[in-house]
Amino acid sequence: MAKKIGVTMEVGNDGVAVITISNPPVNSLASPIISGLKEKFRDANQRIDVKAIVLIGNNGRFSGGFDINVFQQVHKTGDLSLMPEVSVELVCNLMEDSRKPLVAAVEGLALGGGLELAMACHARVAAPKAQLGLPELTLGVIPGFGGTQRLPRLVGLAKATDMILLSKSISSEEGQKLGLIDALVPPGDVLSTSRKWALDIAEGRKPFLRSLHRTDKIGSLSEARAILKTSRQLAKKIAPNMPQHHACIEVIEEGIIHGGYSGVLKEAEVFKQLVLSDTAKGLVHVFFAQRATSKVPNVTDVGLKPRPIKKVAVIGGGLMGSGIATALLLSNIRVVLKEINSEYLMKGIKSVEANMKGLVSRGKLTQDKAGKALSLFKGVLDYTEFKDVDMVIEAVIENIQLKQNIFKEIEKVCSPHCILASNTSTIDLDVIGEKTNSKDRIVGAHFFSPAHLMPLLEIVRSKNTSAQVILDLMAVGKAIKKVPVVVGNCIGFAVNRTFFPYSQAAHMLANLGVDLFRIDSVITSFGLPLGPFQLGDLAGHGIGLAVGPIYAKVYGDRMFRSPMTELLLKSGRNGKINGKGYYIYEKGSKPKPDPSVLSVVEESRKLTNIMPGGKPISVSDKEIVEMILFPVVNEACRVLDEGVVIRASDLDIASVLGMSFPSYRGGIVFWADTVGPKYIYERLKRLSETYGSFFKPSRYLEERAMNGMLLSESKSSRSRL
Ligand SMILES: CCC[C@H](O)CC(=O)SCCNC(=O)CCNC(=O)[C@H](O)C(C)(C)COP(=O)([O-])OP(=O)([O-])OC[C@H]1O[C@@H](n2cnc3c(N)ncnc32)[C@H](O)[C@@H]1OP(=O)([O-])[O-]
Repeated sequence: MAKKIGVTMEVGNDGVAVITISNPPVNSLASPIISGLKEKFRDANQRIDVKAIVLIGNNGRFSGGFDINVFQQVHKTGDLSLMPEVSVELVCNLMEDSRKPLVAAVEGLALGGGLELAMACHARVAAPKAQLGLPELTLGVIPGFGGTQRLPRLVGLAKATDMILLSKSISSEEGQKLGLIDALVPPGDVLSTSRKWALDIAEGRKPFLRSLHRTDKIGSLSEARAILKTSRQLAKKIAPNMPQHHACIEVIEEGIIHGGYSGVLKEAEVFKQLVLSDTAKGLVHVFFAQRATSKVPNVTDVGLKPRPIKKVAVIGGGLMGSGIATALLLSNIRVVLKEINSEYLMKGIKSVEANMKGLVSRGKLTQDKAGKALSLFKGVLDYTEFKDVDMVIEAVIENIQLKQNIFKEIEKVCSPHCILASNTSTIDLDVIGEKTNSKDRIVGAHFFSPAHLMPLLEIVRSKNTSAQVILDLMAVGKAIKKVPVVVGNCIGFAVNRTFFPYSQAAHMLANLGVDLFRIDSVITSFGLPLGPFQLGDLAGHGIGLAVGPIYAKVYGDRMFRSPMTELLLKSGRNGKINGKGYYIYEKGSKPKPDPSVLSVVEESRKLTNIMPGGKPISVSDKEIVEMILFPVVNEACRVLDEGVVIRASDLDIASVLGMSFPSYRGGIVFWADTVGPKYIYERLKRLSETYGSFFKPSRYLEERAMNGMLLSESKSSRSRL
């Protein structure tokens, strides 16, 4: 059925014109909606039978804001004229300065431009639990329909800057306390109360308040300056590489000093500059890329429905198993945790409890909810409870034989519909399921540590996994608030495989004589939260040593073999786990670079003997970034070439959510396309001539560079999906 898009107006016998926005699913403010709103407001202002106006969104949602597709069109074309003139013509002139009172009837959500329209009304009536916020900064822009000016005037400067800079939405209940919402009424009464409120204003029983003209919540200039100073410090901390936070504070300040209207004009000017920034391009790409992951050909488009998953068994209560159990429990899924003996079981149970406690102490969970979640939890030592579970997630150590035996056993004890998932990060799923007759039910559920906090879930399908099983796991992933990305079966799957050259490149650089702490600092300045050596410390060097040979078996032609990890372990440094790695870890203080580790590095340099003429190489920061991240791009090319991901943007999301690649750079492939495949190819080619096959450009990269194509452009690949 075609979507009904448009704006309607109905004038009741009471003289109230109800203007309704319809653009499913979120009533985004697309061009036809904006022009429809202009037309209806003009009409309502002119008609003598209209005394007052109510603005509402169809189907229980006020509006999700300006149509983000338009940003994407602007990015593709560079044509700013695609952005309609809204902020002055519609919002100030036709709405806020209208002589007829205007009330917003808010249900469901009012986000971005949606909330901005509501704030231009003369009052707001809302249903409970409506979501209100200005999330524009997450898209690399600032609010552009006057939100930077009206929100501070309605909720106060400190709260407004907090909401805008952190893109934090609030509920209508909180909105009422703050003065953003004038009345909170049951959903069925929102429209009738809004009509009445609008008439009350028209007839002088309620005040006619224009948000932009208000000053009562702004405070004195010196108070405002103090708040903005704190905001600038916050912006520096949370968004050091992004322009929109600082720009937004400037725009707010303009309104404080020169008045709201001046602020609105500056807002429009700054918006236009930001919308074309690389940051906005990257973040808008990430917005759509994330949503695209839920579209999986032959899975989500063939009329299947996800089956309910109410009870899950997790095998193994270590770091991963307890994290996975925590994530499931928090979404009200019953969990049975199985271990091999009571000592390990108690450890697993304690870890789950500690995870809950951690969330409570950080204010992310109430004690009551933690208690409820734990009431759904049971530890077991045998398979009795497995007969009625809907899914098993195996999370034991990476040992092929052990996993094969477990899958053989669970196939016998679980019902024939039960999903059999493995949290392996490296082992081939086909090998894991080799000894079973249930290959269609076997799937990879690769969580990232800590599993109850990290947002990515890689769903690995083998050539036998059924579409129904993939769909079920996608639904579980969403239910436990993860972003599921469906990938194909290969060593390391999409994320770990793409990023295995990350630490190897760092080791090569260190062996070439570059200071390892400088490498970490350059990479964190680029935007990754942890440099390669910090990441190694966090994961534990024992793990690095264990998975190395698995990768070497299949990707050995392009690996740099560094003795550094082994030497590090020999010197008693396993990373954060034992308080000592490249850095020193002490409770309550930040990790400190450990100068004594340099003797380990020296020993490694002697053994590899790769410094040209025995002297350290000299490299710029830019060269460090390229030598570390271009090999990652190169491996991403192979992942794309082999069809391990459905689309390039899936790898972008996986890199952002699994490796914390900076979202404002759009993900690994998007970033590489921004840098240019030809440039990357040429740099890698030159590096491979100097330093060997580790840097050798892949066939896919070479083809794209030669043909002037982007890495993300689709091709008919040999898909594994
Ligand atoms: C000059 C301009 C000034 C102005 O200040 C700028 C803005 O307002 S910037 C905007 C500020 N606003 C925001 O940043 C809000 C962004 N949106 C959200 O945060 C969530 O989508 C929302 C909470 C609304 C619903 O969550 P949920 O229920 O989990 O649902 P879902 O997330 O799966 O989305 C369902 C479908 O709706 C689509 N779509 C959604 N919003 C928009 C949009 N604005 N536009 C276009 N499309 C949008 C989305 O792509 C998806 O499409 P598909 O084809 O089905 O994949």
